[in-house]
Amino acid sequence: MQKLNQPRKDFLKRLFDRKSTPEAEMLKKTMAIFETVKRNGDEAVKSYTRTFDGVDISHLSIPILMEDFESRVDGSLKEAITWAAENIRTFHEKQVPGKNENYTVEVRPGISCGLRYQPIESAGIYIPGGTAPLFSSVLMLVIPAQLAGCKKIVCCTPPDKNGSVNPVIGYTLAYLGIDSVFLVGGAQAVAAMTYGTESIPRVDKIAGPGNAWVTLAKQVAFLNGTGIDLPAGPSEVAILADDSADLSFIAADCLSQAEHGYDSQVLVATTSERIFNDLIPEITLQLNKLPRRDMAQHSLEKSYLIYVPNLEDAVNITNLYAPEHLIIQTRSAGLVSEQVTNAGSVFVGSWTPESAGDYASGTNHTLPTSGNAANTGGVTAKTFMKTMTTQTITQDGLRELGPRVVTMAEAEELKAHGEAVRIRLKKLKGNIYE
Ligand SMILES: NC(=O)c1ccc[n+]([C@@H]2O[C@H](COP(=O)([O-])OP(=O)(O)OC[C@H]3O[C@@H](n4cnc5c(N)ncnc54)[C@H](O)[C@@H]3O)[C@@H](O)[C@H]2O)c1
Ligand SMILES: N[C@H](CO)Cc1c[nH]c[nH+]1
Ligand SMILES: [Zn+2]
Repeated sequence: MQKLNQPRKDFLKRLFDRKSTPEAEMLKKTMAIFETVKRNGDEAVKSYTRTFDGVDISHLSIPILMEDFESRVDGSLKEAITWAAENIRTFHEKQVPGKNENYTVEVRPGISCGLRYQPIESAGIYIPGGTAPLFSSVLMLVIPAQLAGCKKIVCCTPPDKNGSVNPVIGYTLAYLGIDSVFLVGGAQAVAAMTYGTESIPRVDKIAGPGNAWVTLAKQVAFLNGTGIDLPAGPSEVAILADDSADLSFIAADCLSQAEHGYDSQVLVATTSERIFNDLIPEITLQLNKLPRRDMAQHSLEKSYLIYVPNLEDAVNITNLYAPEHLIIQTRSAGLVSEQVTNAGSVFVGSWTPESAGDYASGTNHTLPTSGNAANTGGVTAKTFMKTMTTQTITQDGLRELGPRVVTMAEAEELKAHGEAVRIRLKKLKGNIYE
């Protein structure tokens, strides 16, 4: 972890600039994967799966039947999944726009404008599974897509070492009533859902978290005409701590995200000299007990521990960083949280670990990374919906609106736009153009 004592704001601005363009080489490889999947369909997908996941897949799709998974998942885990699913449903249900959020307003007599929400017809869901089988992502994506009313939900996840679906991912899919899954991960999964292959359907929008490959691939999918949720890449956590914070809690929270992969990132902004001096030894102590310590260690090497003398500066730092997750371990954490402007999800107070939101509190864990919390939030039920506007104009309405549109169209030097109005005005009695 890099220690910074009262760093200058312009220095931090440069340090935190994580939205840089992707590495040219990675982009080139991702585009090549897209081209090959577009050309060779299933064969390309299977071949990339052999290369990147080290397994041979004969059938890309496998049926999801509860009887195949039920006995393979522990009772306590099933109970936890049900409990978490209920919380996630309760929280996300509120996001589904009610009929009253569809509206029509008569903006002028005879000119009515409306807006209504519609579900995305087909949603593609990516469930990460390269280094850990994230069955919690099934809950975080399928529940909002179902609540939104998507007719078709296509799920992709990398195969496990036996060329099958991880049993807990299978169970969670079955629990939510999903009847099949495609065993494909990485950029090839995203490409397959973008173009469609013999087995894998093309979808309208792709959602779900993933590593840097998946995240870049979703951006390439967008260039190819498929909707995406948001850049939800390698995990990050920022922690705001004053001298009331518990050192061991902070260390554990740092490690909980650092263990996700080699490219996770952690930032701690503190007003406490004790934490500034003692956090790294505490992290080292806890790190050594973790099975994924290599990954966590690697991520921590690219992480920051920053000391500033007052909380206002600490909040400014995390707002500048715009983390995926922000944990506030200070006195009056609720009040401090009101000063936060940029964060995917905020965890308020010492008893609110970030892991709670990863699994079970109810909020979504698919959240913006790489500074994108400055421009978007995470997945909600609305991610799987779109708005559509309508307008209805009466003859009287057109008499009022028409001449103004003609004036504006001519000022933009777009004569045909004006003509489409003028031709109607000519037919209306008492019209100034008659
Ligand atoms: N931001 C969020 O909302 C959020 C939520 C959950 C997880 N995550 C992140 O998801 C990620 C999960 O990563 P993962 O790797 O375990 O699983 P993953 O499913 O995201 O990626 C695995 C796939 O990546 C591809 N891949 C790996 N190395 C490659 C290479 N060199 N070239 C081309 N393709 C390659 C393979 O096809 C593999 O199937 C982590 O980084 C985690 O932090 C983010
Ligand atoms: N922390 C991840 C989001 O960055 C979500 C997750 C799933 N499982 C464990 N954690
Ligand atoms: Zn996590």
